[in-house]
Amino acid sequence: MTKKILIADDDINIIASLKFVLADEGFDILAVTTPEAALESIKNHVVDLVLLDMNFQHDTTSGSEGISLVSAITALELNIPIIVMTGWATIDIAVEAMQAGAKDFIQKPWKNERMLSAIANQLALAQSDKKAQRLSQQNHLLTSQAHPSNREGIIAQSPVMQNLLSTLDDLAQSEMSILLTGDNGTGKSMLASYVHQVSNRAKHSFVPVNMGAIPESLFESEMFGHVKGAFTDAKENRVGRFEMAEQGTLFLDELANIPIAQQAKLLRVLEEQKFEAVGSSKSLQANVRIISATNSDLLADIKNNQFREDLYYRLNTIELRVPSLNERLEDIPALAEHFLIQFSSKYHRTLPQLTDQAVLALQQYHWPGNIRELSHLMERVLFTCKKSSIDADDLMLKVVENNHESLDDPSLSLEAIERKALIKRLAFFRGNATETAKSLGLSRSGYYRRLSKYELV
Ligand SMILES: Nc1ncnc2c1ncn2[C@@H]1O[C@H](COP(=O)(O)OP(=O)(O)OP(=O)(O)O)[C@@H](O)[C@H]1O
Repeated sequence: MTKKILIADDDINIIASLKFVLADEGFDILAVTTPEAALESIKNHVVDLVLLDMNFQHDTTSGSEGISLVSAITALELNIPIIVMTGWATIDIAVEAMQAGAKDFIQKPWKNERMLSAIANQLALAQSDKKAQRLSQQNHLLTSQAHPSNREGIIAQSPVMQNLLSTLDDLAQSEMSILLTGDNGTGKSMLASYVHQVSNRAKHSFVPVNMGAIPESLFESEMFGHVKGAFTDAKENRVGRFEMAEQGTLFLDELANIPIAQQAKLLRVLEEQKFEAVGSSKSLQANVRIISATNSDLLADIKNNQFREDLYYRLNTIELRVPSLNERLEDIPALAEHFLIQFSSKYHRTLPQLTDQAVLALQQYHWPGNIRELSHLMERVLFTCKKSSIDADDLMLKVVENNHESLDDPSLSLEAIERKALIKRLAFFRGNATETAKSLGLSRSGYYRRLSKYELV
């Protein structure tokens, strides 16, 4: 596309000779002779670059008119590169113009070659800035579509989730590496994104990487990028995840799946905060905040030599467990309703109501797939149940020997049995603390002591 250059100079002879050179290079030219007209043109046209004289008529040597105009154009935040020109080229004026927002400086009388190369450089830089900005905005949009950026989209009525969220709010303001543990589908990815979005890094990218999905041979290229020709398939330069997440947050999901040989490479980058793209010797800065997640028992993996202890300690400055759904029964009714609202709006269906029996059935189910499973169930039931209210039978929950009922498993310790009994009773009373404590013959403090002991709050 033809690039439009605005020339602002009070000397019409200069304008004429610039027009002559630039039109020959295929640029579209707009020319004005006053600072006011320059601002007006920028507001009314799509201008790609400004060539600006530093001295307009009244005050011909100080450059102050030019500097005011540079500041005024910069304040519009249109990211239009400005190249300033003056016949009174002093270092002071050049420095002042650059500080006010100009990108380059040319002395009159100019050499055409120098002028054209300055213009070409600034146009190329502006284009890549625009591209980077667009990508960052797209990333931001995708992240915020996939994950809520405030607590509104996060259902957390249970005390255990309320506590977790306020801890995350606090931690978000720090730079600490956070390790989120918990079963599949408990919301680890969503919470990682939430931390990013409420942190000081929110303006930059949140870059998730599923460590289980990267083939071992591509690990370095995927994480650190590669330069063209680094290996047979490297047909062009590639930016890695660390670079994409620069100044933002890198989310290492399924952490336990990093092959042991690659763990050392990751550790080195985290320690030195520097990395090199494959095939390049140039070190790049790694200013990223790391959040990782796993459903694996990393301490057991360390014992089995499948996970490096030093990497584990580097990543878990703080470790938080996201509770399974059957440990936060108070959240189930609100989550079920949240998904019903979401899917009925997505599929343009009338919003059905869950009966009390259906809610009870949901709270008694063991949810091996956690919130993801609940979301899938609500999506399915919207299509299979044609009534305005959803009853327990409509849910078609598979009655399996679940972890609430398998109390006679001979491998269970007394504590494990007590924990499961507590969860089962809580489900029966739909999360009502007073009734649960009373039915178990516990005082309120005894009840809460046990909840805390079994990490149920
Ligand atoms: N508290 C919540 N409120 C609303 N939606 C939630 C909540 N927690 C999780 N979800 C939704 O449940 C689904 C599963 O969550 P997510 O992918 O974050 O889980 P995960 O623990 O990262 O899973 P995995 O371990 O399988 O990667 C997502 O669609 C997420 O938006």
